[in-house]
Amino acid sequence: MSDGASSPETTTEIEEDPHEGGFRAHTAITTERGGPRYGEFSEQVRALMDNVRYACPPPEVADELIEQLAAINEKLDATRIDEWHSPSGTRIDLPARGNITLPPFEVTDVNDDGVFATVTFRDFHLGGNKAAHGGHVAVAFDDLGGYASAVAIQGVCRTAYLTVQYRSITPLNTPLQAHTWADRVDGRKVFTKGAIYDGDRLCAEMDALFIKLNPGQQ
Ligand SMILES: CCCCCCCCCCCCCCCC(=O)SCCNC(=O)CCNC(=O)[C@H](O)C(C)(C)COP(=O)(O)OP(=O)(O)OC[C@H]1O[C@@H](n2cnc3c(N)ncnc32)[C@H](O)[C@@H]1OP(=O)(O)O
Repeated sequence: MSDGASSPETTTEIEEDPHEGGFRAHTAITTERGGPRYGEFSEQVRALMDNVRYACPPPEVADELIEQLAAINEKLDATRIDEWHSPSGTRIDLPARGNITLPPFEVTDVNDDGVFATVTFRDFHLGGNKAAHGGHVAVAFDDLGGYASAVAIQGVCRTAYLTVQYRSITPLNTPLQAHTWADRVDGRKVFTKGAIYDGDRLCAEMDALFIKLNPGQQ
């Protein structure tokens, strides 16, 4: 039963198809988990997050919303499964692979020059004065940099360090061009770079080290 807070103890563990180590197994790339309307479901959640960021509900509306949100959370709580089988993060047909904790991006190309994507920071990602929060910019770089590293070294990686140079304002609700690429590979180490542009204007740059996980490594 839920009180509206997350309750991991109620998460259902699915036994078959065990993962190995800290990241997902190869079976984690899907277009079907969560069903045909999982994208619409995710978009409604994103719209909720955007609205909440700017909402100032009067008390009577807050009363109503609390009741409705509690009912929604109770319903969602009953559908929780373990992280290895959740659709979130696996649905390559959806923005940010269906992971609503990431700024939504669409990968437009993956080739020898790295990963190219369009990323849109939304109202939820507000830092101030219509600009994206720097932490959310780093989140986008972490995932897209991890992707470029994984492609370069043919294996899942963890971030050892990631620095961001914020060169100019990163606007909200604007499709931005992101590019991440492996600059150098040295054993398990992938030195990875990235940039986000608003048209010709450089918004931010990334300099990161990703390390390929050893088999079974957490
Ligand atoms: C078709 C569709 C495909 C779809 C495709 C989907 C792709 C989907 C992509 C998802 C992408 C998600 C990407 C998220 C990635 C995270 O967000 S991961 C979460 C954040 N990171 C962490 O929590 C990491 C915490 N740290 C650790 O676990 C460990 O320190 C590490 C990073 C795994 C390294 O530990 P380790 O494996 O024991 O390695 P260790 O021997 O210490 O170091 C190895 C080498 O790296 C060096 N090194 C280690 N750390 C550092 C450091 N901070 N600075 C400098 N050097 C370092 C060492 O000096 C050593 O160098 P050498 O002696 O070999 O020259």
